[in-house]
Amino acid sequence: MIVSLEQSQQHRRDVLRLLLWITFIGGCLFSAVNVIRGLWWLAGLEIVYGLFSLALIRIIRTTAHIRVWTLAYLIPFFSIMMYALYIPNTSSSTFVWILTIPVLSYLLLGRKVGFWSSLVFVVVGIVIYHFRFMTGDFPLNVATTLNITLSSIAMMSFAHIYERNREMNEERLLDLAGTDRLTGLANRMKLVESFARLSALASRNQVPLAVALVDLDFFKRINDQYGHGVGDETLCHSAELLKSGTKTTDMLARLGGEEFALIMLSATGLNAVDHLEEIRQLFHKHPMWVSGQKIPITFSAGVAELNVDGVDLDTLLSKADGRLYLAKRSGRDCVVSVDEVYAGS
Ligand SMILES: Nc1nc2c(ncn2[C@@H]2O[C@H](COP(=O)(O)OP(=O)(O)OP(=O)(O)O)[C@@H](O)[C@H]2O)c(=O)[nH]1
Repeated sequence: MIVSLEQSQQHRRDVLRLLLWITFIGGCLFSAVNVIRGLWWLAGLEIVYGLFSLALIRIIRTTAHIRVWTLAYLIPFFSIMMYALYIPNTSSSTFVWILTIPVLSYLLLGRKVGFWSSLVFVVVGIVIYHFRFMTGDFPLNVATTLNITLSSIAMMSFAHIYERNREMNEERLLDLAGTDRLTGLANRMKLVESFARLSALASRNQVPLAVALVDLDFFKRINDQYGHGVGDETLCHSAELLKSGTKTTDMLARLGGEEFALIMLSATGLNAVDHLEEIRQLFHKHPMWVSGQKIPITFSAGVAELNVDGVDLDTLLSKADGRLYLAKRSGRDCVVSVDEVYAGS
């Protein structure tokens, strides 16, 4: 089964879902308290926002636009905090909520948007707080200002560092998950991701796209005769040759064993055959050398074309595999497209 490498936004959905429940429950509770205190506008805002959060819990489960909905939730959420801090009769302890802004912004919006969202709302929160509550005499008022400013900067910095490290680790893990450890080429999962991107690009620009399966010939013999270590070296050597014959717009991956796949953008099946022929010649020119002994390496390949042989990767690989089998049966060291054999010398 082919598994996609696409990184999910699952952790953001989880944080947002929890936050929405807290907002719904908190909205109902605060609204009741503020009705008793006669703060009708704030009570109304809180209950409407609580109900909005309840509706969002259903939406975020399935939406593909999680970031848009997150912004639609967070901006009013932070604005209500500012309003609660601004209006008379609310407690100075409301400021505690301002400290949640950096954490929520970074967790839900990522580093860049999180930074700007934190900066804007925290600064506005501190300014409002300053005018409403910092009425003590000097130097007490300065100490209070320092307290809330430094605690806000600390929260923002921690959130920033956490999110930066999380993003870097995520990138590193995705990179590792998409890389074949022996050859350093992309692996099957990365191939799936790239196919989705390249086939969409091909459709948008109305250009052809070809997929090739390349399989080294008699590789087992190399393993048996020279050992697994030389087998591994042969795989790396072949990967380098394939890479050097591949355009930057193409995508080369090792599927496993001695099998490689190549996605060629702007190539028909016939273009792909020509291209693979060039690579095949490259293999002839550059055999492996082990302790002064020459080990010739050849490959067989099968080619399939997008929209001619199929529209999804599974179908194209299966078509290419059928043709690869034909190439093997036709004596190896050749390329097959459209069920015809292009034999080499
Ligand atoms: N050294 C090494 N060998 C591997 C690796 N993965 C798979 N193999 C070996 O690759 C060999 C593949 O053998 P076969 O499937 O018979 O293929 P072949 O000998 O190339 O024969 P044809 O494909 O029919 O030309 C097996 O001996 C596997 O053990 C690897 O990562 N390193």
